[in-house]
Amino acid sequence: MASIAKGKAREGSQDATMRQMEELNLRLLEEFKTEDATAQSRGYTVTSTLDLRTMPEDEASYSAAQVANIFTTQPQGGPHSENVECILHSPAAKRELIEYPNYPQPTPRSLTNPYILDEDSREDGDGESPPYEIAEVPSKGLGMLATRDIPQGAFIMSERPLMIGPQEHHLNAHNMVFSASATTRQRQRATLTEAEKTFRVAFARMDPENQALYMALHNAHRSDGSGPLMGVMRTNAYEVCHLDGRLYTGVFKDLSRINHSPNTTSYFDRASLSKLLFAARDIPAGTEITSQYCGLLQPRAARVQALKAYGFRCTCAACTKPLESDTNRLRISRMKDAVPAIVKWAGNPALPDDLLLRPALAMLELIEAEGLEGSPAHIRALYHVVLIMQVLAVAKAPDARLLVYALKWAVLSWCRMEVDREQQAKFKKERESVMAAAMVRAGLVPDGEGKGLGTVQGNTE
Ligand SMILES: C[S@@+](CC[C@H](N)C(=O)[O-])C[C@H]1O[C@@H](n2cnc3c(N)ncnc32)[C@H](O)[C@@H]1O
Repeated sequence: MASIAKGKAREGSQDATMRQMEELNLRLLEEFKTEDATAQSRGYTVTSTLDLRTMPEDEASYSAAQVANIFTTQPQGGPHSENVECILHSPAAKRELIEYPNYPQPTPRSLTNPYILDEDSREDGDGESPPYEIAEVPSKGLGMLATRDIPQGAFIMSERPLMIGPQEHHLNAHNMVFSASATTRQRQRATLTEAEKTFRVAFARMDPENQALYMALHNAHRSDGSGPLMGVMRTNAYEVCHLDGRLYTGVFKDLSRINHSPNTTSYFDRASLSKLLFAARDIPAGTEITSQYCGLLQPRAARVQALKAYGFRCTCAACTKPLESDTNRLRISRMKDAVPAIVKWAGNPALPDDLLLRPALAMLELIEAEGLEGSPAHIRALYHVVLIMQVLAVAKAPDARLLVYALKWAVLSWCRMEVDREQQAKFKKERESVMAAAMVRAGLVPDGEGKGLGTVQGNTE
């Protein structure tokens, strides 16, 4: 009896929520109609009203009606403050989101990197307070500061977005017809203004506490036609995942306070719908925790262009000494997958022992000197060094540095383990072929396999 009563109460509260949503939608539709009537004074006409249906009950009629967006709060149930308001572009996107294996998992509160050997500094998993605070940072506004020493590879925090939506240029805006005289600038501004309506629908559905957190975020787009909600999205969104072929981005309460210039690495965990942040290098207590807003291997001019959207000029070492840094980063961006060369070299004892090690170490040092620890290039360079040293350990004598590099590689790869599952399987196969070739170099198996392996370039770039 009790469970039937509970079930009825739940249905009753779901009905009430649906009624509330419908009332909200009607109110928004009235507001939009009034605004649409004035669009002509801004150089365009709105030809259809935003569709505000929220649930794909009948998917066939959705595609037939060319529904612009689906609004949904995820995961269903759980504390409101942990809900993510989602703007999805198709029923298939919603299905992909909620049918992900093991979805929805709770947001991880602590994770222990098993490869960090120093017990004292493995306090990433103590479950007490997070190792950071949000505080003022000179000339950057708010930022994230380490409240205790965070070792390389340690988990810092994870967080669900307040809101996610298709990347800006993937947003289905209203159907708009521009007057012939409308300028490109007018068109751009109008498109941004119209896109705000989509955000207003999603925002109206949010928990009031989350609404306040969203509105408190920095907005660097106050005068380009973006409405306040779109402006916050454009200033603070991180890429989160792909759904039904489109890239989605999300805005976060704390992660969106992180300033640019990276000492972290992160990934979005689909099962818990949260982004996980890890230290890419040791971060001493009191220093800033940072992340990258743009591709760091591109030259400074391209980075400056990308950062314009955030309204600041980066003053990091690479941006202030671009000549040297641009050359270094170009070299790093050209680094090849050296595994085939390592296999050939290992299987051919006639080739010098130091043929690949020196250039591989030089590449690793260059990446670290550029401050790109934790990047895919860094992990790959570490991997090359470890493989080469492992071959030498089998064929000649172990190098004392092998353990250091192998641990560093394991510590940093672990931070990406969940996203790089396929990569892990590939690594396993590659290690097996490198070790088989190392046996040839060590003279433990006949040399035949070393022949015909082709020439090996004396570098790993
Ligand atoms: C995502 S928000 C980061 C948090 C922001 N500082 C705040 O107060 O909420 C992006 C904004 O932070 C500032 N910012 C981020 N990185 C910066 C940096 N390296 N130097 C100066 N300002 C930066 C810029 O104003 C930028 O538009």
